[in-house]
Amino acid sequence: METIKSSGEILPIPALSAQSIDMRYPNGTVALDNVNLSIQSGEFISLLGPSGCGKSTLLKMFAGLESPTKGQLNWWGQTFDTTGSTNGWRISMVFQEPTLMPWATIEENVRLPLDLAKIPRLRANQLVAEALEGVGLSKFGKALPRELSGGMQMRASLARAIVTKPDLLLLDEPFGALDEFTRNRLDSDLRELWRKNKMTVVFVTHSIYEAVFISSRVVVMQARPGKIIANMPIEGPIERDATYRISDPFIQQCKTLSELIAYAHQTGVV
Ligand SMILES: Nc1ncnc2c1ncn2[C@@H]1O[C@H](COP(=O)(O)OP(=O)(O)OP(=O)(O)O)[C@@H](O)[C@H]1O
Repeated sequence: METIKSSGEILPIPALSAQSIDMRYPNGTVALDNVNLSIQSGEFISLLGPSGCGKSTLLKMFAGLESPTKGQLNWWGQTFDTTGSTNGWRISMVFQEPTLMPWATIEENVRLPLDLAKIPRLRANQLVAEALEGVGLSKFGKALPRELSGGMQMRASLARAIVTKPDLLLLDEPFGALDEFTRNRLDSDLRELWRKNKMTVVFVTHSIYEAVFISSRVVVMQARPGKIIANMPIEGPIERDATYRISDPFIQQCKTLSELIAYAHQTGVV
């Protein structure tokens, strides 16, 4: 999808665009102040910043769960329709907790969004099998959530999010509660899923290392009021493995982001 400017230049319509967004909660907290952000289809964006800078608020707006008090949000150039439904695009969200139904098997958990959408059982089962394979859980479809480790439960939660083949995948610190080794594995696997499925991803994190490893661009935010202070495209190979984590570009970009985060801490009261 594209738009033609008066200059004749052809620009792709962004997957997401936030124009002059303010968010003031009823208690008076200004969570976001004049946020402008444009995300192209196929980008992997991380929102990085200190606690309280409005990352989750912005993510919830991208999911259509919150509305700004001022400004305009568009998904592929459109707004949600008057019934609050999307205009055909699919959005999935993953939270910090896996939020699986404890009484249902992993397969049943992953199939839930398809059952809600009344997808015929045969097709749904194919999609569930594909999603479980994508996250490396093919052998665990019949298990109950409590039989899996925290990392595997998060994989199941990811499978449930990708089973609908979303255009936009939103993740709010999904791996924050996991140990570092598991987190690194999941970062690699999520990046692979993004690369293969050609989704647009917005990922909230507190971790500079995670943001540089996983993203194509990092958006740095500052708190009180929450605003964007930097946009940093990430340099690195499209396929990233452990060698990228010890490469010079990785280390340099972590250093630059550390300086920006130190600045965000100095200027925002957190
Ligand atoms: N429902 C709400 N009502 C009032 N204030 C809220 C609400 N939700 C968030 N806030 C406030 O808005 C600001 C931004 O919160 P938000 O959760 O978006 O930040 P965050 O960057 O995601 O923080 P964290 O990294 O700690 O999760 C904070 O000051 C928070 O206390």
